[in-house]
Amino acid sequence: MEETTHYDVFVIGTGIAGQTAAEICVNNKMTVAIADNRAFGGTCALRGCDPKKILLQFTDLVHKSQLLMKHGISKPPKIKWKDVQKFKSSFTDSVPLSTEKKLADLGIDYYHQSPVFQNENQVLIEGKLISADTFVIATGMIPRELKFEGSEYLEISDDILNLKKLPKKVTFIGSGYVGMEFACMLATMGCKVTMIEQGVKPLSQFDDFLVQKLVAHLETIGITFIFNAEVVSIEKLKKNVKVHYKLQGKDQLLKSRKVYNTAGRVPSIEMLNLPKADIKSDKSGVLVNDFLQSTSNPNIFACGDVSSKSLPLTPLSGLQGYIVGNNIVKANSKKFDVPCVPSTVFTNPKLSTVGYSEEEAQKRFKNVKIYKGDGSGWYNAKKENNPVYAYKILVNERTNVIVGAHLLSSQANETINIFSMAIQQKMTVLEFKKQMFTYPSYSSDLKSMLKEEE
Ligand SMILES: Cc1cc2nc3c(=O)[nH]c(=O)nc-3n(C[C@H](O)[C@H](O)[C@H](O)COP(=O)(O)OP(=O)(O)OC[C@H]3O[C@@H](n4cnc5c(N)ncnc54)[C@H](O)[C@@H]3O)c2cc1C
Ligand SMILES: NC(=O)c1ccc[n+]([C@@H]2O[C@H](COP(=O)([O-])OP(=O)(O)OC[C@H]3O[C@@H](n4cnc5c(N)ncnc54)[C@H](O)[C@@H]3O)[C@@H](O)[C@H]2O)c1
Repeated sequence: MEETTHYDVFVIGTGIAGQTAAEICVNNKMTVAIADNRAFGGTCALRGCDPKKILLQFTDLVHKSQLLMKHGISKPPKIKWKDVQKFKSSFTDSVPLSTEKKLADLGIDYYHQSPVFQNENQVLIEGKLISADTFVIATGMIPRELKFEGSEYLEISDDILNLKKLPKKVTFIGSGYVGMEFACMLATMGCKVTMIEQGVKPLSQFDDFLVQKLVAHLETIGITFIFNAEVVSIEKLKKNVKVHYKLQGKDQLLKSRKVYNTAGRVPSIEMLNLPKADIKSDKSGVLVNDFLQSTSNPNIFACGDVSSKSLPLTPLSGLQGYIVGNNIVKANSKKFDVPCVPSTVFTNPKLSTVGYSEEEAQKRFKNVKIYKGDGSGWYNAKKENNPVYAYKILVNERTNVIVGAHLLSSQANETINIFSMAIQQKMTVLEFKKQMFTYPSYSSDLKSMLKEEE
C-alpha cells in the first residue's frame, strides 16, 4: 500500500452538496480532495431533475396538443424519441468531464472510487490510504432495493431516462415522486401504465384533495392504480416480465414489457463502512446536529440527501453543502434551519406544495381558514381546455397570515414560488391581495383563490 496522503478536507460525492462544500473549502485555501464511484456530477445533473425535465418538455407538448384536439390541433406532434434522447444526452454527456475540469481548475484532487473508512480519520481509496482533518459525506441516495424472487429484473429511474424506445406496457412499483412523474410521461406517449402501490394512495406527502383530482385525471390518460398491493415475485418471460402480487389476500398477476422499481430511495452509505469511523446513521441517513456535523464524530459532516436533516430536493442539498463548507472554514458558524421549501411533482397537471399541510396547520394553529376550490372553470384552464385545476390555501385565522399553499395546475411549479415568498415573508391575505400580477397569467389567479365566499 502507498504511503498516506493528507488533506484538510476529503469530500465523498460530487453532487451539488459535495461540490458546493468542496468549492468553499478550496476557495478558503484548504487542501481538498473529492471522490465519486460513478461519473462526476451527481444525481440532479446526470440522472434526476435536469435530464428528466428535458424529456418531459416533449411530453408536455404532446399533452398540451392533446387537450386542444378539435380546437385547432388535428394531430399531436410526432415525437422522434431517438432525437429527444440525443438532445438530452447533449446536456448530460458533457457533465462528468466538465465537472472534473472545474474541480481540477479549482485545485481539488479527485478519486474515482468509493472510499472505505479504516478508522476515524483515514479512508482507503484506489489502493491509497488517505487521511483528512475533516470528511464530508455527500453521497446522496440510491433506489431502495426490493427483495423478492426475480427482483433482479426490475429497472430503475436511470433506465427510464435512457429508454431507447418507448415501451407499450409498463408497471411501476411505488407511486411517489419518481413513479408518478415517469408514469405520466410514458402514459402521455401512449404507453399503458399500471402503478402498484403498497399504500392507500400515491404521493402520501401531498394534499389529499388535490391528489385525488390528479389520480382521477391520470386514470383518464391510461394509468391504472392498484393500492394496498404487495408484490410477491417477478418472472422473466421471453420479451415481457410477469409481476405476481397480492391484493386483499388474493394472488394476482400482471404482464408488461418492463417493471420499474420506484419504491423510494435510501441513503447511499453501505459501501463507506461508517461504523469504523464511529459515524452513526439510520434509515434517514448520517445522523447530524444543527451544524450538519455527525452526532458521534465531530470530524465528519454530512450534507444533501444523505444527511438525516435533509429532504431529498436539489435546492436543499445545495443549501446544506453551503452550510457545511462554511462550518468547516469557520467552526460551526451556520446552523441549518429547515427553510420554507416548495416542491413540485412534474406530472400533467403539476402538483406543488409549500408550507404546512392541512393536518400540520390544524395541529399548529388554533383556527385555520381553508381556501379550497376548483379552478377548472376559470379562464386559464378553459383556454387550454384543461379539465384539472385546483387549489388549497391555508391561513392562520388569528393573524390572517398565509401558512400553506397546495396547487394543481399546468403552471403550479412556477406559481407556487409566489406563495413560497408570501409564506416566508409572513404575508397576510390582505397584503397578498395588494400585489399586482400580470394578466392574463396563472399568477393573477392566485388572488382569486383567496376570495371570501359570498
Ligand atoms: C429521477 C429523479 C428526479 C428528480 N427530480 C427532482 C426535481 O425535479 N427537483 C428536485 O429538487 N429534486 C429532484 N430529485 C432529487 C435530487 O436529484 C436530489 O435531491 C439531489 O440531486 C441530491 O443532491 P446531493 O448532492 O445530495 O446528492 P447526489 O446528487 O445524489 O450526489 C451524490 C453523489 O455521491 C456519489 N456516491 C454515492 N455513494 C458513493 C460512495 N459510496 N462513494 C463515492 N461516491 C458515492 C454518487 O454517485 C453521486 O454522484 C430527483 C431525483 C431523481 C432520482
Ligand atoms: N420533482 C421532484 O422534486 C422530485 C422528483 C423525484 C424525486 N424527488 C425526491 O426523491 C425522493 C424519492 O422519491 P421516490 O418517488 O423514489 O420515493 P417516495 O418515497 O416519494 O415514493 C415511494 C413510493 O413507493 C411506495 N412503496 C414503497 N415500497 C413499496 C413496495 N414494496 N411496493 C409498492 N409500493 C411501495 C411508497 O408507499 C411510496 O408511495 C422524494 O422524496 C423527492 O424528495 C423529487
